[in-house]
Amino acid sequence: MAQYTRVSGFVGLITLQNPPVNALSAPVRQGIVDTVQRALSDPEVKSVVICGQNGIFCGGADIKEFGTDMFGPPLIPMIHAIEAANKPVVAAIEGIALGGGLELALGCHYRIAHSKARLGLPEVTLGLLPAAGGSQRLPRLIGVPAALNLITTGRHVTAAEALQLGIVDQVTDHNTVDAAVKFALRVGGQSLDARRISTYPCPQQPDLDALFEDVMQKVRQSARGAIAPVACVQAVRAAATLPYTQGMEREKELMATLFTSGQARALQYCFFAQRAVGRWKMPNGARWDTSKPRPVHKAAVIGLGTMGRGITVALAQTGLSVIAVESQEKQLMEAKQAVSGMLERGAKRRGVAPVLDRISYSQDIQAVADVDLVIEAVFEDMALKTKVFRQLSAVCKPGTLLCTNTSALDVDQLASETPNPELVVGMHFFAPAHVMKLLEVVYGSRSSPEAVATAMQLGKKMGKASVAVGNCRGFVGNRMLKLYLEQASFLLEEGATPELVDGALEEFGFPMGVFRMSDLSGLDVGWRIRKGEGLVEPGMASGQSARIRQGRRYSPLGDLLYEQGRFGLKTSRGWYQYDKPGSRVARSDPWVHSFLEEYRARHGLVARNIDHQEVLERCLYAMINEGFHILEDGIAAGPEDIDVIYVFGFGWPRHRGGPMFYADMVGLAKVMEKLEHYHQAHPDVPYLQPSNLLRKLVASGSPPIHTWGEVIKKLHSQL
Ligand SMILES: CCCCCCC/C=C/C(=O)SCCNC(=O)CCNC(=O)[C@H](O)C(C)(C)COP(=O)(O)OP(=O)(O)OC[C@H]1O[C@@H](n2cnc3c(N)ncnc32)[C@H](O)[C@@H]1OP(=O)(O)O
Repeated sequence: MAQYTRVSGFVGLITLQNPPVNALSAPVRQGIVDTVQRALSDPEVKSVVICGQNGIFCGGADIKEFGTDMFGPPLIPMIHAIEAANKPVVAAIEGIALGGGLELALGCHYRIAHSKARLGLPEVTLGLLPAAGGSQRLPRLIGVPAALNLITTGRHVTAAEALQLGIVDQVTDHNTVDAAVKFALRVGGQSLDARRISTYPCPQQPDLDALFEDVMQKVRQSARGAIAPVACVQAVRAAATLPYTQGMEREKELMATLFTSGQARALQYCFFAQRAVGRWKMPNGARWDTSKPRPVHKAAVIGLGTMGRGITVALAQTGLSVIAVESQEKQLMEAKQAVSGMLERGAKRRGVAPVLDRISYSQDIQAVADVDLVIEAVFEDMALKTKVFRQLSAVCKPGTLLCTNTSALDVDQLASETPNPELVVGMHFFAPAHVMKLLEVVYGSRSSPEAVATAMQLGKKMGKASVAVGNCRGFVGNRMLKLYLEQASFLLEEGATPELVDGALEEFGFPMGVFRMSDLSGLDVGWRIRKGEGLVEPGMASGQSARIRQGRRYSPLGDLLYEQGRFGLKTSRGWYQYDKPGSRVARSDPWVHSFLEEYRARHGLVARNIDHQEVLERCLYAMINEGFHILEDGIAAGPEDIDVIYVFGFGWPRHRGGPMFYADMVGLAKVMEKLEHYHQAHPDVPYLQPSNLLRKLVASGSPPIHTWGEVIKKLHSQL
């Protein structure tokens, strides 16, 4: 709703009231329509101020209303009525003015913002465009290039940048509503002819066609198949080339396509999934709202390889004091330099001072005696990690949380090496740890709710999407990834090339296909993991038996490339060739093609034609099926957890919602039928057999994703 009061004698003050972000729900829109009318018809009122309660102007349209039968007054006529008013209307922007919130402000005649406010049109991130006139008013106000930048990226700007761009008229450090009321009193009675943005011509731009062509090309490239950014460019083009009324028609047409699209559904699902994972729960009943995190002021990182360095940077940038420990002197020196470099580059990018003095370095593990939390990031070897955990238990003050950055090892086993297993949790970062936005917080069977709450809170402070998951080999992300990688290798054995597989996955929307990703992370990394699992057999026998390990189909292709010293980018040879070590430009390598042909001949495999659809179905459905096993096992609390992990940690295209959402979109019956088909064709790959949960869901009529929890609960109660 919206509250109306008269202040300072002549100003009608309208306050939006819809916590937590004053979203423009139907009652709020109705409230605005009614109160604006009241202010305009009151002869005592000379001007109007619109603000939001609790220091927040408006978070935009109510996203929860999308996909429902929307009722109440529509936004566009409401904003037009404000712009057409014959009394000045001033927006007092505190906190945020986002999406429809900023569009409402653009309909006002003046905008005054608090210096800490953030403004933006983030609709594109929800698969939409600013369709309450934002795509037509913003370019008219700030020019085409700046509007394109804001609308196609959805980025938020500070009040200072908004002032510089001309979005707001004034910025204040003081009470914004008071400043707006004063301003409103001053402009009461003045002509509004020059204040209605819809009447502005779009600022002239030399070579408009070339500008739009260039922007469209860049947007298409970075969108990776997402349609909203492209529609945003088209809408701004309409603003630049058409009269306002026709531009609004175009905005409406484009929005109509986006509004009901699967991509918009996926992106809005992601928005809520990202927030839902914060409300974590464990199978033993512990949950986010009943578990109190401990304060963490000082942390330590043990082991300064790639991961340890990134974690150190992430912690320091969060404001913590960090003790970084590395026993090897040379490695310590190199790490110190690398960490300082990362901090300096990060600070330069953000325009702040680097926080080098927050970190102290040591070769001696005794240095961590008084920290609140330790993150162990030594080499992925259980014996070594066990030794470190025993040392930490002896050195650290009572109550220190002991976290491991293992990507796959058993958190319970590590916990059992310590006198206080309740203080042990996994904090699985993704490389580079100071950049990647995902953290898997792995609870063991004895981890205390407090320990989990602390790791989750720290993850949030570090700006990570933090997901609490149970303990199993590879947790959620890597457990699913393993099958994806395996299917990709099997496809090579059967006749595909790395280019074909990667092409299909990149066309789907992944930033890079599986083989380019493997070259980037290093073939030696995967080899070491498989070796640890007892899968690698050096040398090369031929025939069927060489491709069976531990009783099921195995592809030794990655091992064979490793044995050739082809580690990927770092050796400039892997699944592709690179001009020099570290170069990112992957070129096809005829050597790999001949190697694959020889390999197939040696194993009596006949290459067949494989198309993009098979690549996607084999790689993605295998992974999705494992996702259903994970839900069945209670390792992830819900499909949102898996989807957030894949979107934030594995490059799953956000506009496709995550693997479990994708399965829901494709249709569970179709996914099951395809899995059955591929399992029949490849009976030596047991994981292609549809999981119990998938079968149960299909048998229950494929209920929508937000109701899977009930089927999972039923399944658990039957066990
Ligand atoms: C044919 C129809 C035509 C319609 C015309 C459409 C034109 C306009 C479109 C829009 O305006 S789309 C919405 C644009 N706005 C946004 O994208 C903002 C989204 N929100 C955020 O970015 C953040 O929530 C925030 C506002 C920056 C606040 O962040 P903070 O970290 O402080 O809190 P959160 O945990 O994110 O949010 C708290 C709580 O509020 C819910 N929420 C936030 N924004 C909205 C919203 N616009 N609508 C509904 N609900 C919203 C959020 O989900 C959280 O609740 P829970 O999920 O935890 O219950």
